[in-house]
Amino acid sequence: MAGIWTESFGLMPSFVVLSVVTWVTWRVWKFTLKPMLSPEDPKDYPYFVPGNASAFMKDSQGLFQRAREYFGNTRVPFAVTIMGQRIHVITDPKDLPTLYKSTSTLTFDGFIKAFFQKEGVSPEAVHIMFTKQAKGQRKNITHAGEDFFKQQLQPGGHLQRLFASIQVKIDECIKWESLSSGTVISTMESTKTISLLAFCHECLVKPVSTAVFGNVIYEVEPRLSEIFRKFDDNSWKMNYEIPRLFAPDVYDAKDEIRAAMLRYIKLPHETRRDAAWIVHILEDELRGAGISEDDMASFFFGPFWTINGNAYKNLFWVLSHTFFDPKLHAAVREEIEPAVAAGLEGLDGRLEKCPRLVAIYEEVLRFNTSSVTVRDVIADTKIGNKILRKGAKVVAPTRQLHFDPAVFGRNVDDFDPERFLKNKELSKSNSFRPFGGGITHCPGRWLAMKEILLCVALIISRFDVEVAAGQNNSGGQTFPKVDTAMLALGVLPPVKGDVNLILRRK
Ligand code: HEM
Repeated sequence: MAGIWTESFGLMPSFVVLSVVTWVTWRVWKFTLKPMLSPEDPKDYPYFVPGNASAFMKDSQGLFQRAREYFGNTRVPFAVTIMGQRIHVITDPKDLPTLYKSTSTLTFDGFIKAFFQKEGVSPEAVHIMFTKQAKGQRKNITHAGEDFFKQQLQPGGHLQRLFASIQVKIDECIKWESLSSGTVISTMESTKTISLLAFCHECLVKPVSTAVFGNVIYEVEPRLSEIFRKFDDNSWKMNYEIPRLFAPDVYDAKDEIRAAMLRYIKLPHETRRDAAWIVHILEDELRGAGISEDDMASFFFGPFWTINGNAYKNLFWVLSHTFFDPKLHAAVREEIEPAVAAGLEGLDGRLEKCPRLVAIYEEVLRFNTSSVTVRDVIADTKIGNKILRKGAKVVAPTRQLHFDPAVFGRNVDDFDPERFLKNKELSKSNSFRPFGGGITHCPGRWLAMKEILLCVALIISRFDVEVAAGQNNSGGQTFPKVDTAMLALGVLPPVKGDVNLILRRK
């Protein structure tokens, strides 16, 4: 026994030396010699085994920023390895047009397939959706589905009809009598103290979901908003593929929404007549291709999440920034007064011409979103003077663009409600990409703006609002911090926090 110990410890120093030599050789080869031999390959951000996983999990944006700065902030494409996967990172706005246009070599299909599977769509149904041609189209059902979303949500298509329905529902929600027990924390004689996050959720999720899926969706599941909130608060766990055992909240909520979708899809068609055009056309295509109702329910979970996941958080930030700044609040109230006085009909068109309000909305999109365009490289693709190699992934994390002082000014780390007001060109800049771009450019961007501006105008014009007292040193509430740690696909939530407001009926 003693002999084994002595022999083992005797071997230890040579084992350690061998490991160190191997590691140093690997590092010198990977991060010094190889880049010199293949200068067209994006350089790798140095990492220790197993490769940036914990840095990415803790703060994905911080990792991209450190890597960008490591390469001298030249914004030349570089690569980070995360959990064994080499990922090319694009941070130069000049490279975005090539990224968006190279559709034959950079594809989004892998991401969608993985997303469908996460939703619970069976592999057979995924196969059909990628191989069967949509009726009267030259595209498969998945790609035709993306076109249907554009037709539904773009101006000139079916957008105005959908928005008209959403507008009536939002109008009903933003009334003194409609404030629900989920939103109201306490009631006094003439005031109500509310949770702003819950209120924003209430103003948008049910109105938009019923306008898209029809009123019956809340009859099959009256708790749909509540379940969705539970899902959305924890959805990062699903994005990071944390197993169900450690994240039952998100998977249980997803299953409940899926079950509601199944009950919905099984209802006779007549009960769902008030659903939007997109739901009918998608259902028609899926049924026509022989997709089962189970798979259809899983599939419809996706659009339900996309139409609801971002807008209420954007509304939360617009209102928080406005109400924490009394001068800004007064200026917005004054600006929107003539538009509101003209009545609900045509209000959205008038609000879109309120420059201060629009500038706040845009600054929230800059400051509070973390969109990432993701593609798989299926053939070598030249971007700038680098070649992205087949088999890798490429991402364009827009927060790396939104905080560029060369474009947005030296105060990029501050929320400046007048930034987009002072410089009208910023919203057209390639460095401002809250909705991504290319084939996946968010088709809901027009609707998002309409519904958010409408909610802001109705809330400000119908209630006197003040921020409730809080517990910071001066007895006020501390402004909520944006949660930048997790990789998100849109608007970031506040770090475990909320804003309490006191509403008074006007
Ligand atoms: C402020 C609110 C919103 C933000 C910041 C936002 C952002 C985004 C982003 C970043 C993407 C992915 C882009 C990419 O991969 O390049 C996306 C996709 C999408 N968004 Fe939005 N979105 C918002 C609101 C909406 C709304 C209200 C709807 C619909 C009613 C919507 C519908 C969609 C759809 C259907 C897609 C998928 C497009 C595709 O993969 O082809 N979005 N959105």
